Order: sequence, then structure tokens, then C-alpha cells
Amino acid sequence: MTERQLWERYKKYLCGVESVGLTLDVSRMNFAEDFLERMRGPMEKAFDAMAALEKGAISNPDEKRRVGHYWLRAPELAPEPALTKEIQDTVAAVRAFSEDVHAGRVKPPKADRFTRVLLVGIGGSALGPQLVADALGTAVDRMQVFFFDNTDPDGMDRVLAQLGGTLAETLTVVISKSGGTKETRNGMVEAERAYQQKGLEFGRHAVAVTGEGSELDRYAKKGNWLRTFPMWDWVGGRTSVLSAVGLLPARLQGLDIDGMLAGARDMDVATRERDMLRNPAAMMALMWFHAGNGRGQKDLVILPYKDRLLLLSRYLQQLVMESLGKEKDLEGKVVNQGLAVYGNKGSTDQHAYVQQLREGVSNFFATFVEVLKDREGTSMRVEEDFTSGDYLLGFFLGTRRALFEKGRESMTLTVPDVSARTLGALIALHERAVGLYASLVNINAYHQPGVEAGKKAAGAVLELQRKVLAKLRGDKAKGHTAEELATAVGSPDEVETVFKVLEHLAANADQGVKREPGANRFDTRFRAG
Ligand SMILES: O=P(O)(O)OC[C@H]1O[C@H](O)[C@H](O)[C@@H](O)[C@@H]1O
Repeated sequence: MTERQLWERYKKYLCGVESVGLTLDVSRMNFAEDFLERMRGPMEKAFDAMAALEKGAISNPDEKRRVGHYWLRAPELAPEPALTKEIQDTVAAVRAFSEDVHAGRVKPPKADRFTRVLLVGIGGSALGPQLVADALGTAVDRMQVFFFDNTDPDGMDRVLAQLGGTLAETLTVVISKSGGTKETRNGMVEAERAYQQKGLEFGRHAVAVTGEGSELDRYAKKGNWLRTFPMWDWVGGRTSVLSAVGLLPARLQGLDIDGMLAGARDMDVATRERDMLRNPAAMMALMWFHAGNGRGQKDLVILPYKDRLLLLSRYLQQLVMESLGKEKDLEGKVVNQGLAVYGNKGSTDQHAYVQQLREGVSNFFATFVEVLKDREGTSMRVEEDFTSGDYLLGFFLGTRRALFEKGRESMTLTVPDVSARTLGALIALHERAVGLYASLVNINAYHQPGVEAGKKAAGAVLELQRKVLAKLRGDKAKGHTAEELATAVGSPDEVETVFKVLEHLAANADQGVKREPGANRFDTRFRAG
């Protein structure tokens, strides 16, 4: 295709959402002229399924749940007045609580004000808040937000060190929909101890966002925490950023949550459009389908040319891959669906992996995100007539062209700026694209049965460790090899796991397990005491 033909194609297919100033350009996706026509029928069905979902159908059949994230930004669309009210009350409560915190009406016992937020959560209970905090944060935010998003001890120490002497002014927000996620529980327990060590009462510094009656909910009540905000079973973790999960930390930070909600609401209106050529979520889903033959055969590389959107790819990774990566379709047939997502930011990535994108294995397509506004205020000239932002545009257009020359497809999302509205719109656009694509490939986008297997297996490892430790403590006289211990605890076939557990215990002196070297690595003996 010549540059001139691309220009014609650009004009023909450009799909815009006036209210948020966003456009989607699919001209560099090589779909055949009849592709859209062929997909009209399946897309009609996807629109029907989406309409039913928004009306409150059980769109997550495996878990028998409704899927209500679109109601979060248009509460009047919720299927029952009680739900409408709950959503509205929660947003009002987030706003009022944040104001109280900022004004010092809700205050820590040993300081005038809360000035920091420590958010403890993982997956959908962290990725959205992290994206929002990073995309919209400024040096003069009302509060600075820190994260525990793992059960890595050193990771938590690092964050606590950054918080330094400010724990007395730090509000900890523990977020877990289920209220039973172990990484989050561990983060909470470690945070609680850090407060205690400073002579601070944790409950006076803690807030929860969780489902009613969950383990976390009960713990918060027992500990007399400052406040609990609700999380509902009809909001999935990966689509929860516009519930209290994302709104509370954002508002505490001082960010414009109304803008986020309005941007998402406007995008929702635009993506309910049944003319697929005028619906950017439908076009995006169709392009995903085209690129990967409806089988996820190509990966999606997200390339925002804006530092503030660095975490977008990580956020979309969960949204897309946890939603679409499914073994079975809605009829129970094995389909192993999915769409792999990765990315970082331009132009930085041009100095890293773009080499492979252009010349290496052709197993991807890209979504470029272009942001028109360079910065607040004016830009200096780094050369006569050119600003740094001109270079950023040049690098984006140059890379896009270089990829296309080698037959590598891409879409371009253009937004006016990185504002609360734009971010809300970008999130809503991808949520809708995921839902529509899931219909096109006939899968349930709203459950995650595969995640459980890893959790169960981890539980079994910890149980094995308990037995091994009991054995070691009961027989301190001599050292034992992993083989001996595995047999002694009745799991001879689990010897590799036992060996890994022992090596880890011995590497951490506080666990009280010593190693005695043997003839080779696997003859190492382990001893308690
Ligand atoms: O919010 P939580 O219940 O703690 O869940 C946190 C995350 O963990 C799970 O394993 C799920 O796969 C994610 O979808 C979820 O966002």
C-alpha cells in the first residue's frame, strides 16, 4: 500500500469519539475489504450479548454472576434501584471520607493529618490504582500513594523504607474483593506489625475495600478500622478500577474521580453504537480477531508514546489475558483462547525490543497510543523549530512506518492528553473491546478458573513445609537429606518440592534450619536448631 492509499484508508476507517476527543485508526491493519462484512453477523450477536449484560443478565454463567462494571459510571442503568443507590452512596462516601481525611477531620492518633496512602492489594485490586496513580499523579498531590502488591518481603521493606518516618501519617488501604487473597493478607499483617513497632495502633490507620462478610471485612470490624467500603460480586477484580477499589485511592491522592467516571461514561455511550464502523470498541475487537485469526495467534504490543501511560500495558495485560485466556468456550469445548499483551512505552522501547518487532519473528500486532498534548506549559526548543515533543511524534510515526514497511500491522489510538477523562475513556474502551471479542470467540470473559490451580498448589507446598519443619524440629540430633525427609513426611514423590523448601529455609537464618554440605548438592543434610 502506498502512503497515498494509506491516507485514503485512514480517512475511510477513522473512528472517533467526539466527547472525549479519542480516535482509533485501523488503516495499518491489513484486513480484506470483505472482512468487516463477514463479521457483521457475529458482531450483531456480540452487541446483543453486551446489551443483555448491561441489563443485568447472568453473563458470567460459571459463577452465576451478573457483570456490572458499566453501571459504576452510569448508576441509573443498574437493573435495580437498590443497586443504583448503593453505587451512588459509595461514590459519595469515597468523596466525603477523602475530604475528611484531607481536612484532618479523620486523623491519625499521633499526627495532625494523613499525608500518605499505603495501598495493599494485588491483581485487580492493585493494577488499576497503580495505573491511575502513575498516569495522573503530580508533585503536589494531596497524598502520595505507595503499594504493597506482592508477598515479597524485600519488596515490602523497600516500600516501608521509602515511607521512612512517616508511618504515623500513613493511611493504609487494604483492598481485596474476596478478602482472602494470601499475598494481600500477608502485606496487611506486615504493615500492621510495622505500625506496632512504631507504637501505632493499626486500626486507627486502616481502611478496607472488600466484599461484605469476607475474611478481611471481619478482620477490619474486629480491629475497629476507620472505615470499610464495599466491593460487589457483580464487579470483577480486573474491571473494578471505577468502583471504590480505584476511586478511593485516587480521590485520597486528590485526583479527579468525576473526570474518570465521566470519561468512561462517555466512552460507554459511544461504544453502545451498533454501527460497528462508528464504534471504536467494536473495531478494536474486530482488529484483534483479524490479527490473530480469532485464535490469538498474534500478540498485542501496547506502545504508548507517553511516560504517564507506562503502566497501561501492565493493566491491560490482566484485563485482556485474564478475560480472554480460557481453556473452554461457552459450550465446554476445549479452545485454548487468549490474546497475549505486553508493552512498555515509546520511544524508549525503540532502543530495546523494537528491533525484533521490525525484523524478527512476525508474531504480533501493535496498538500505538499517541497523546497530542506534550506537557503543561510551554516547551523549549531543543533545536531550532523542534521541541522534545516533536521528536516523540517523529519517533512514533517513524516506528509505525518502519513496522508497516515490513508488513507488521498496527492500530493507533490518539487522545488529546493524559487526563482523568481520557484515562477513564481508555479503560472503558478496552473493557468493552474485551467483552465484544469474548462474544466473537464464544467464551466467558468474566471468570478465571485457571488461577485457582496455582493457588491450590501453593497451599500444598506450604502444607508440605509445615510437615517438614515438624519433622526437623522433632529430630534435631542429626541432619536429613531431602530424600529422607520426603519419605519421612509420607510424600516421597514430592522430593523436589521438599528440596526447594529446605534450600529456602536454610537461606534465611531466622527460619532456624541449617545445612550440612554433602558429597554433592543433593546429599546436603538439613537440621533444625
Ligand atoms: O481482590 P482480590 O479478591 O484480593 O483478588 C485479587 C486478584 O486475585 C485473583 O487471583 C484473581 O485472579 C484476580 O482477578 C484478582 O484481581
